[in-house]
Amino acid sequence: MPKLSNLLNEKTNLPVALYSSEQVYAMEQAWFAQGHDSFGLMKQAAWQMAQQIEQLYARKCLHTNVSNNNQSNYVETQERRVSVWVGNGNNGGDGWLVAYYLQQAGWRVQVITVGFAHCDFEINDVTETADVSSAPTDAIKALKIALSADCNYQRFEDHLNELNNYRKASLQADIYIDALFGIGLNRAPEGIYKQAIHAFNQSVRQKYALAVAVDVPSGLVASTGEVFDQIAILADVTLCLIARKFGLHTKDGADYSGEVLDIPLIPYETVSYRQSCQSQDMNKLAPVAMLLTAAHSFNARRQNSYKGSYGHVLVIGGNRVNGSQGMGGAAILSASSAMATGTGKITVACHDAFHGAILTSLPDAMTIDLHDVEGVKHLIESASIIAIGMGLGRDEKAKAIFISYVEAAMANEKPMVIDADGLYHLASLQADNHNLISELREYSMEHQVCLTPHSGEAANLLNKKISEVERDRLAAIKQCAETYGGDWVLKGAGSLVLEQRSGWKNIYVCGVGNAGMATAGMGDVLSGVTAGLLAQQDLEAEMRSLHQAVVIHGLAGDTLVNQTSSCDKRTLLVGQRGLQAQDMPAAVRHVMQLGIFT
Ligand SMILES: NC(=O)C1=CN([C@@H]2O[C@H](COP(=O)(O)OP(=O)(O)OC[C@H]3O[C@@H](n4cnc5c(N)ncnc54)[C@H](OP(=O)(O)O)[C@@H]3O)[C@@H](O)[C@H]2O)[C@@H](O)CC1
Ligand SMILES: Nc1ncnc2c1ncn2[C@@H]1O[C@H](COP(=O)(O)OP(=O)(O)O)[C@@H](O)[C@H]1O
Repeated sequence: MPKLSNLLNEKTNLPVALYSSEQVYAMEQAWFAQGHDSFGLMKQAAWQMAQQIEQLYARKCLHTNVSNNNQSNYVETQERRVSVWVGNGNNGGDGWLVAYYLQQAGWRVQVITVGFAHCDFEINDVTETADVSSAPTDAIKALKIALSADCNYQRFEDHLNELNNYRKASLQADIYIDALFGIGLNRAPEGIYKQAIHAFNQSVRQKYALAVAVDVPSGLVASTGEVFDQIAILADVTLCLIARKFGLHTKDGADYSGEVLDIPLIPYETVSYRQSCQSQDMNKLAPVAMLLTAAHSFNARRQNSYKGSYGHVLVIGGNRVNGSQGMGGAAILSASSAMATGTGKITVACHDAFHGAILTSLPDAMTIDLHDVEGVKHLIESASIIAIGMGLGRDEKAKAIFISYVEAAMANEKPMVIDADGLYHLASLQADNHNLISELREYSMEHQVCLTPHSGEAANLLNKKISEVERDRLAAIKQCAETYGGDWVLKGAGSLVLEQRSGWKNIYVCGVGNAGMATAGMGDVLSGVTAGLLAQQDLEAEMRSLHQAVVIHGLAGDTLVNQTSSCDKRTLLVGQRGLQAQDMPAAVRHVMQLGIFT
């Protein structure tokens, strides 16, 4: 089934507020405390989702017709079939009501239940219940409404031993709706649930159908983006209820959620709603992060300027340690990416074995021997910023020069970007209880220090396992910032950015970038983009921020990958497979010129 991204056009350039599951529960509770009815909210949610599903179906058909070059009015003439998979929480309740509304609208509906006993389907009158303690839950009310309207249902369990029977009994649907688990998922789906998720995904694939998740794809943890054991619904579209969940956009989120469409329901962002809530409730409702899909536009340069107006980046890395591989490429990638952002001057302090290579690939750059300590320190005095660590090496000699250059940068009040082997040395200095760690933390309160680990480097810095960092990336980046001070990127799918010194006070999630960027050297490119932007004093604060650098880097990667859809067959294409870090500086330069910004 082709992705609908081109058709839905739901992306705006504004940052989107992201929330945890706990916050969404708190929003609901505050809403109910104001006298609003919880079942009313569920009905509204289901009604709006049914409307969205009608539109998704129409677009799916339009897409099918366009791609088949067929002018028929497919939407009007075909029977519309939907298979709704429900669990027994409120997410399942939403599913029952969506099934009901779609049936009312003329769809052929089949509900597949998971985790229900036969007796759960006995219908009593749900509308009048005097005894509040035995009142049916919203999910049961929803089930009973659907059954009263004769919605067809099958228990998934009844077909487990006889898959052929299941295939015969199950509807060949155009749309599969996942309402197994929403934000209430609190452990890995096992047994029957694991099998149901697998069967759902298989049915969608076999029938080229559209998979629509209610609120969150089942199996994805809405607050963290974690999927236990890779068992989750692979949705084409997620209809996100009430507020956008953080976990839809980081880690596994993007792979499982597909397009995310909002169904807001509660006016939690309005002043009147906030004023009517208890203040302690509202404090809890500040977004955990903001999703960024666009960069800030750059101001024009002054005509009366020269190279010195745009900063001097000193890249320190690219070492050759005895007995190990050379890493000159890291320094070249970082320097050429800094240059591509428009910085005025670059010097690369690297092992002298790589000076020839640097002059060949980047003749604009100046070079100095990495091990010429006095010479490099002298350059630190005049540079606008240092970017240190890319291919620096991990031996004791590299550690000693790292300490010496970071101390020199602090003595000269220079901003810094610390990446790769620089982060390795920081972790080791933290373990040694070295003074540099506390000095750097204090320094970072008044000066810009950007640290850019991926999960492996963050795990090393926090003395944790990578899996622990990955389980809760938000907690990990906060802990890095608390331990070491400074501004942080936790790289990966949906990179996180935390800028504690700035007035922005936000954690950002980068909503651009792609898996083609999972290749060696991409982090070096990011360090260069960051240093290059920071060096340009003519730019306003947000334009030369760490979050801006991360977005420019992601947009550059997307620009290369998106060539595939728009170019004709004679153009040399770059897609996700084979995308190289060395392709990036040209793409960074391209992105710097575009008018696609907020
Ligand atoms: N309240 C409202 O008005 C509105 C709510 N809305 C909807 O409610 C959804 C949240 O509903 P929810 O809180 O009932 O949680 P939900 O995701 O259905 O699952 C909880 C159930 O699953 C179970 N369970 C968990 N993990 C499991 C596992 N791995 N394997 C097996 N079982 C597992 C868990 O079991 P337990 O932990 O109790 O043993 C419990 O029974 C939300 O996403 C939105 O769709 C909207 O309609 C807007 C209005
Ligand atoms: N799947 C992905 N989606 C988005 N961005 C990615 C993805 N994989 C990698 N990247 C980005 O590419 C860069 C890779 O950096 P890193 O792992 O440090 O590479 P290296 O150390 O080889 O230079 C990071 O900025 C990261 O966020």
